[in-house]
Parts: sequence; C-alpha cells; structure tokens
Amino acid sequence: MRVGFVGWRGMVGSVLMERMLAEGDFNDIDPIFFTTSNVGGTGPNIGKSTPTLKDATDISELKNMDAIVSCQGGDYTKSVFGALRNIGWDGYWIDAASSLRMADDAIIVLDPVNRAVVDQGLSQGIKNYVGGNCTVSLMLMAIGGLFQHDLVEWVSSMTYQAASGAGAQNMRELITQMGFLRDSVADELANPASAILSIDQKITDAMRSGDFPSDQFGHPLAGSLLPFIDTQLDNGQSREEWKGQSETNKILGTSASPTPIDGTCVRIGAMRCHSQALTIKLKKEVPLSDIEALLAEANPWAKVIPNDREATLSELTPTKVTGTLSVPVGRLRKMNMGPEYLNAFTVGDQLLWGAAEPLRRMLRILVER
Ligand SMILES: NC(=O)C1=CN([C@@H]2O[C@H](COP(=O)(O)OP(=O)(O)OC[C@H]3O[C@@H](n4cnc5c(N)ncnc54)[C@H](OP(=O)(O)O)[C@@H]3O)[C@@H](O)[C@H]2O)C=CC1
Ligand SMILES: N[C@@H](CC(=O)OP(=O)(O)O)C(=O)O
Repeated sequence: MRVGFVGWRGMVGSVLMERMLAEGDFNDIDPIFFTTSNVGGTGPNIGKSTPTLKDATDISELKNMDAIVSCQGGDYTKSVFGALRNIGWDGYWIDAASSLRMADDAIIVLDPVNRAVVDQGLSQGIKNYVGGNCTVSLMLMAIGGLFQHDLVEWVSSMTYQAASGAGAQNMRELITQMGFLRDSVADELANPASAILSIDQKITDAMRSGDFPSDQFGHPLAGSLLPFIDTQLDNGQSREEWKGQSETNKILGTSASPTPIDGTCVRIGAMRCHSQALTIKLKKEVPLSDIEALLAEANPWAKVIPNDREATLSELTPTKVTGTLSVPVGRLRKMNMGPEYLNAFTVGDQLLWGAAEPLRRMLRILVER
C-alpha cells in the first residue's frame, strides 16, 4: 500500500510519526513523504529508506497514492482534496483537519468508540476518514461506556483546553508569557519580606502592559484564562462548543436524533492535555459502582480514578497524563440535583487521542483489511 504523508513534520504529524514508529506501522506500508516547503529534501528517519520529499501540491504525484494521510491543516485540504477527487483519484484520504468532518461522504474516526460506524463506511465504499475535534474525541474515550449502554440523556461539558490546541507557536508563547511574569517580579520573589499585594500589582501591570508577549493568543493566557475558543457563531456558541454536539453525534451515528451536548470551552495555561468537567444527565438511575465498571470496560485506555483526594491529585491532572494514551476519568459522584445527575472529570493528551492516534489506527484498519 503506497501511503503519502503530508504535514508529517508539524506538531500533530510528529506525534503521528512517533506513534507509527513505536507500533512498527511503517513495516507494513510503502511510505512516501510530501512537503510544502522542501521538495527534494530528506524525509523523517523511519528506519528504512524513502524517496526524497515530493511536492504536496503536485496532483500528479499525489494521485499515485493508495492512501494519503494529511496533518497539514484545513487550508491545505481545501486546496488539494477537491482537485484530486476531480481527476478521479479513488484512494483513501485520512485527515486531521476539520474541513471535511461534517461532509456526508466522510466518517469521523475514533475506532475504540465507533468501529461499527467505520466498518459500515468502509463497506459502503466511503473513502474519506477524518479525525474528530480533540475535545470531542477525548470526552468519548472517557465516557464512551455510557453512550455504548444508551444511558446518556444529555451532557454539559466545561472544558479546560491546553495551549497545544492552538498550535506550536501558542505553546511557545504560553511559556514566554510565564517567563515574562516571573521576570517582572524577580527581585520581589528573591526577598521573602516583600509584600504579596505589591507582587500581585506588578504581575497585573505586566499582563496589562503593551509589552506583554501575546501575538499568538492575542491576550494574556499565563496567569489568566480565555473563555472563547475558535470563531463566534450567530447562536452565541463558539465553534469549538458547536462541535461538541454535532461531532459527538456524527461519531456515534446518532445525528438523526442527537443527544444534546453543550457547555463553555475555555483555554487555560496547560501545555498539551485538555481537561473537561462533565455534568451528565442519565436516562435512568444507575448505581455508581455499575457506572465505574462500564466506563472502565469500554476501552483499554479509559481509566477510572477513585473519587478520592489523593488519587485525584496524583492521577487526574495534565502533568500526569501528558504524553500518554491513558484517558483517566474521575470525580465520579451523584450530584445534588438528583440520582440521575452524574459528575465526572477527565483529562487526555490532545495530540495523541485528540489528534494523531485515531488517524494512525484508521490507517492500520485499512492495511489490515
Ligand atoms: N494542533 C492541534 O491540536 C490539532 C491540529 N489539528 C489539525 O492539524 C493541522 C496541523 O496542526 P499542527 O501540527 O499543530 O501544525 P504545525 O504548524 O505544527 O504544522 C503544519 C505544517 O507547518 C509547516 N511548518 C512550517 N514551519 C515549521 C516548523 N518550524 N516545524 C514544523 N513544521 C513547520 C510544516 O509543513 P511543511 O513540512 O510542508 O513545510 C507542517 O507540516 C491543523 O491545522 C489542524 O487542522 C487537528 C487536531 C488537533
Ligand atoms: N480547536 C482545538 C484544536 C483543533 O485543532 O481542533 P479542530 O481539529 O476541531 O480544528 C483547540 O483549540 O483545542
């Protein structure tokens, strides 16, 4: 199988390469690497020789692929995908970008949750497979067991999203902002007798000053938070919030009678793990021990964390989860509103299950067919 990779050196693409190497995926395919900036250059080190980099905009090269995996972004997809299909290219298109997600001829892939939907798409001859929004995929990896058992009436998801979701430059800017803040009170921090309120005032002045490094986010994130992610829609939601219901139901194959999902999406100063506080209205009363069991059984990566202070603070944080495929879900308890209202909190690496891993697994599914 000739597989073309576009966007392999970006942040999502690099995580995909790491995971494919770790799983030995390159052994079973004939990989061809493309570029938008370095035609004729050398591809990534994958332990076997590959041709020099090909032009990612050259349709005559792309059309020779049996499958193309793109982590290059939505603009690239928009510029190339239609042109390729228009000349009759019939290969599989696997994409990290959101542009094709809601198209009728595209499946959103998250096989531990929707393998049946993926298999149905394959048997119907669908050729376009797109990774879901990171927040949506991570929420479904965590509480897929509740949907699987048809227990969910609605979900409200309040998110705490990492800088990585906004891109590599934003991650760098977050750290630069943190450093700027620290440097602005270095003398006071060195002096244990300095007054905390004067430190606080200096920090506030630094965040509000025109010098504060905020070209990427447009606003201070370090020491603050940003309660709007992506563009504004007419109904008052952000596009990120809109994706919660629309993508979840498409992934589950329930778009015809969708489960309501809504909440507020917030950017916080974490590096690459998204967290979510979930309020879940169950269709019926279910004992907490049963809920814990079906969440843990739903897939090998969902990990139930006991609702205990120490366990929560050591296991259910971005610091613990970052760089791993584990999707812990904890703070599980019935809420004051009634026994059908379930509280939950989950954390997941948004570059792994949130972006690269569903694509890697989709390619595997194709290879193993
Ligand atoms: N970031 C995220 O959390 C998520 C992103 N996505 C999707 O994936 C797309 C890609 O995202 P992301 O990986 O963050 O984007 P990046 O900006 O990291 O990479 C995109 C491309 O930029 C080019 N590039 C230019 N300069 C550099 C550099 N210094 N280092 C690496 N690459 C560089 C590369 O193309 P070339 O080699 O051709 O020059 C690369 O493939 C997004 O647009 C989005 O559609 C999906 C889910 C989550
Ligand atoms: N919007 C997400 C990241 C992302 O790339 O989402 P999508 O794949 O739906 O465009 C975030 O900021 O955290």
